[in-house]
Amino acid sequence: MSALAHRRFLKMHGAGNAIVVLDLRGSAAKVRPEEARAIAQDPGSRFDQLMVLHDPVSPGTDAFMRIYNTDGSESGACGNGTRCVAYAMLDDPAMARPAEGGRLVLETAAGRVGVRRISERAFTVDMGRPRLAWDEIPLSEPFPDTRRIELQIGPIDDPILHSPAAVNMGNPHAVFFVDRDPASYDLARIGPMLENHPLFPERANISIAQVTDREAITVRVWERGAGLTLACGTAACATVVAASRLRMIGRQAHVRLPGGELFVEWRADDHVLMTGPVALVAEGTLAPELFAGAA
Ligand SMILES: N[C@@H](CCC[C@H](N)C(=O)O)C(=O)O
Repeated sequence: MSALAHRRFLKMHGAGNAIVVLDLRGSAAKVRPEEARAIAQDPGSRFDQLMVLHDPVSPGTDAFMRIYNTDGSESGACGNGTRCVAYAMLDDPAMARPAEGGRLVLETAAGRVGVRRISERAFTVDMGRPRLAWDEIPLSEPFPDTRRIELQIGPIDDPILHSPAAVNMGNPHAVFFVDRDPASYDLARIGPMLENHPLFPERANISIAQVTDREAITVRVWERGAGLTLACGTAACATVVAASRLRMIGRQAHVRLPGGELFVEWRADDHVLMTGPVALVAEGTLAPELFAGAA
């Protein structure tokens, strides 16, 4: 039987991004890709990202997080999921520990993120520094300037989308700035082509963004490994960094996504702070039958 059978989980969302939080602290259990896919496919535990808590690895951190997409792949960062994890670690009767207080330091394969509660159901996450060099994103060929890289889709003389900015926020992002509503693009069709473009050796999260004024951006996201989602925190951060580098905005903006709004600030010390809501939807238990085909 899978070590995940009968485990309790929280079903949550962060600005519409569907998140499942699973606490494996205190055990050696790990989620295998096929188990993550099985959890994603069940309507009761469907997610965009599965946030799995493990015992802390580095001194000064409260937990180690592994982040799974619906296709079973892993990511180094998930902004919306991190807020949900903070809620679970601070408020959930079974997951919260008395010593945790109002701030947390969480670690992923991509580094540390600090989380601070700002109200009952809202948190600010310090997502760390963006990485902007072509080989840090990573891209498969050198681009001295990642503010606009050479990439387009559609007819060569009339491309549908072209010249995205590339940013790594613990995971790779390409952001296409456009002049009309991002909802008018068929991102469900375009997204998979761009996510898997040979320019992105680790694939990429794809955003279409319209700067509507100096402090507001409307964004739609095709997520690597998860497809169309209602919100993506790291995409919001990548978009603000990219728009700021292109002098379209200052260093902060409200990012409007189909599922809700996030506020992102790229501070002078290079750290990107993302603030947004969390919502608890339900709690559940992973049925052993879920994993019958995932052996
Ligand atoms: N929804 C997340 C980002 C999820 C990870 C992404 N799909 C990847 O593979 O990098 C967020 O809120 O940041």
